[in-house]
Amino acid sequence: MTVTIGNHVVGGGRPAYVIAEIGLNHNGDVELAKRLIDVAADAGADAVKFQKRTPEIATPEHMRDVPRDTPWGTMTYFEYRQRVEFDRDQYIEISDHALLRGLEWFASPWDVPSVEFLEDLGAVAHKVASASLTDRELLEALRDTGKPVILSTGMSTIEQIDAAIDVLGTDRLVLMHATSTYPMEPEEANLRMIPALRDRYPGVPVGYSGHERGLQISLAAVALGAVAVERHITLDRTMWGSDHAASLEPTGLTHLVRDIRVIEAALGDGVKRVYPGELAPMAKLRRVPA
Ligand SMILES: C=C(OP(=O)(O)O)C(=O)O
Repeated sequence: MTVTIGNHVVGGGRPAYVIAEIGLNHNGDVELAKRLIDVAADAGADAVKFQKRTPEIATPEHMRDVPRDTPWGTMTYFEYRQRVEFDRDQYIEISDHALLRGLEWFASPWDVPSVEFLEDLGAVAHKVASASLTDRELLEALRDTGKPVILSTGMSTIEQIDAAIDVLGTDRLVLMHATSTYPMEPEEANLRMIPALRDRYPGVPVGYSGHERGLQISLAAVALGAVAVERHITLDRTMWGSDHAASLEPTGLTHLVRDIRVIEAALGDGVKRVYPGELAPMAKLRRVPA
């Protein structure tokens, strides 16, 4: 089964859909967001992704008043959450820039008003962050949009994934294997979950959302058939903010896309053939002709 996101068909043996997750790595700065969109476009990614919250709803109660040192001074966690959200005009500016650079854009809404906000802006799809997989109200709102939904499965049991899929249905669904540690260690990657999810939910395209350092694990995910790869991106891993350290810098993203395409070319079709380039070595090396 395939899922169409904007101009891309995901699954069905198509090239892996590469999502550059800007998330909150724009640190609330539209110009920084636009530079990250440029990085994604220059690297050959297919889409950029953001995170959209209504801080009044999405900030857990016990976290609200926790003080946080930020580049803008010490503030509460709630104030920080407000500081890094883009408003409608800012979203129009960044989504226009993404479209101008030939990229699809969407976001993970973390609450129901954020779904409405993104729908109003014409997002081509929606993502469910692993943390939201058990939020039935959010899942129902996303299902009701009729848009493709990309569901991340980190920090979740298989029963919780079953329950989320019961709500979302399997039409227009892309599942993402994920482990929600930052940065993720190789021992926690459990990439064999990619074929395991494919077996459990026949016909549902399965991709990979990664938070590891480096490229190897994402590339192995593609070799195991991941139909989409999502990685956080940043201009500089040492920047202030919780996700920068587990993100790819511009060169890393460029190499990721380059290497994914090499692996896809190398995977072939599983039909045994003798390549024309093998004929000369055969003539030279094979002692017993057929
Ligand atoms: C946190 C997110 O996703 P994941 O669980 O795939 O890391 C997100 O999309 O906002």
